Amino acid sequence: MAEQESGAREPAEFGLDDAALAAHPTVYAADAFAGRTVLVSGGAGGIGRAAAWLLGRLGARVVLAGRNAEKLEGARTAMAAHGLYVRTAVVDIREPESVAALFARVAAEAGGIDMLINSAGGQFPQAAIDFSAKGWNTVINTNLNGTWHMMQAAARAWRDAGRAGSIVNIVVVTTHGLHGVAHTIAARAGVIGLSQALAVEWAPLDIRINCIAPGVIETPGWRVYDPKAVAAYPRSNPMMRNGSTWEVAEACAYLGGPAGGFVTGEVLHVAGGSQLWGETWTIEKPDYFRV
Ligand SMILES: CCCCC/C=C/C(=O)SCCNC(=O)CCNC(=O)[C@H](O)C(C)(C)COP(=O)(O)OP(=O)(O)OC[C@H]1O[C@@H](n2cnc3c(N)ncnc32)[C@H](O)[C@@H]1OP(=O)(O)O
Ligand SMILES: NC(=O)C1=CN([C@@H]2O[C@H](COP(=O)(O)OP(=O)(O)OC[C@H]3O[C@@H](n4cnc5c(N)ncnc54)[C@H](OP(=O)(O)O)[C@@H]3O)[C@@H](O)[C@H]2O)C=CC1
Repeated sequence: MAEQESGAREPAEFGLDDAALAAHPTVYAADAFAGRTVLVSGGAGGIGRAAAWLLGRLGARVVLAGRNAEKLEGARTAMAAHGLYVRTAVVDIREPESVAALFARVAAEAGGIDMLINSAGGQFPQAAIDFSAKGWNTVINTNLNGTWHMMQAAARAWRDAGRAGSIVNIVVVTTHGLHGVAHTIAARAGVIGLSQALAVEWAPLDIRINCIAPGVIETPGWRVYDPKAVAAYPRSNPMMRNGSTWEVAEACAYLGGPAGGFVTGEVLHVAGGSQLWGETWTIEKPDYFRV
């Protein structure tokens, strides 16, 4: 990987590219997702894209959703070139009408879905005391409301079709050591609570709901963080390294697929132990905390 003069990596190079995702070894059987259809929001981003590649390679029909049609088409083309079944759909998860249109289209064109991975999301680093009302609302709306719209639309489709389903929500570590993104921690704590409530409420519908809390995972999403903050990420967990999108993708396959059939209402940290030890500063660390 090329380095900038400062030692920080070029943002465009964060994470595994399509060639790596096409070839990465997997622990799963080649047909582990045969006959299943999976919708991945944020499917052209870092984690969503890796999950889409993995599940596609394991035999799933994959639908990638996001706001940017060009990014989606780039991901689709790369996966289709490897013989994977991939469709794309533009959606803004913050808009219930947009989400409803997405699910109507997926029902018509792909015959509905079996699994939903909510990987669309994000935030900007800022001291909470400086949050504007609009900035706060944007992050809450994207990560809490948007995820809810997707979950409710999926559940309604499964209920109406009498079909079982499984949801994996990608959140963040909410309980320890992540600083400068209080808005997203609030939103994701909401998603975790929501997921636990719905794991019970929607169990009679045969719907399982779990969350994955990634730690520092190299993706293009890191472009919004200061290179100095990014350079410190490997020291933010006891394993002293960044994680890869593939490691989150394999966790998605476990929790959302047949291997996780008796798991619901769970939060799986794929974070190198950062939920227990270490600190991740996305803004400058205040002198107060320097020893
Ligand atoms: C590795 C550990 C670190 C932390 C753990 C999490 C890591 C990750 O999640 S990385 C991968 C996730 N990907 C991203 O975060 C993508 C980048 N983020 C965004 O695209 C935005 O932050 C977004 C999620 C808020 C979505 O933005 P969008 O809908 O496009 O909204 P705008 O950019 O128009 O912004 C709306 C509003 O929000 C405030 N705001 C946005 N950026 C900043 C900023 N850098 N500083 C302060 N405030 C910001 C602001 O109020 C914006 O309105 P305007 O001022 O009118 O533009
Ligand atoms: N990378 C990391 O270190 C960590 C990531 N996470 C979380 O994991 C998830 C995936 O992150 P990652 O892959 O790294 O980030 P990326 O920025 O690479 O991907 C996120 C994707 O979400 C999509 N998205 C954002 N807002 C919307 C919206 N309103 N409607 C539809 N799609 C939207 C974007 O697609 P488009 O631009 O096309 O809209 C983008 O491709 C996020 O929730 C992130 O916060 C959590 C902890 C750590």
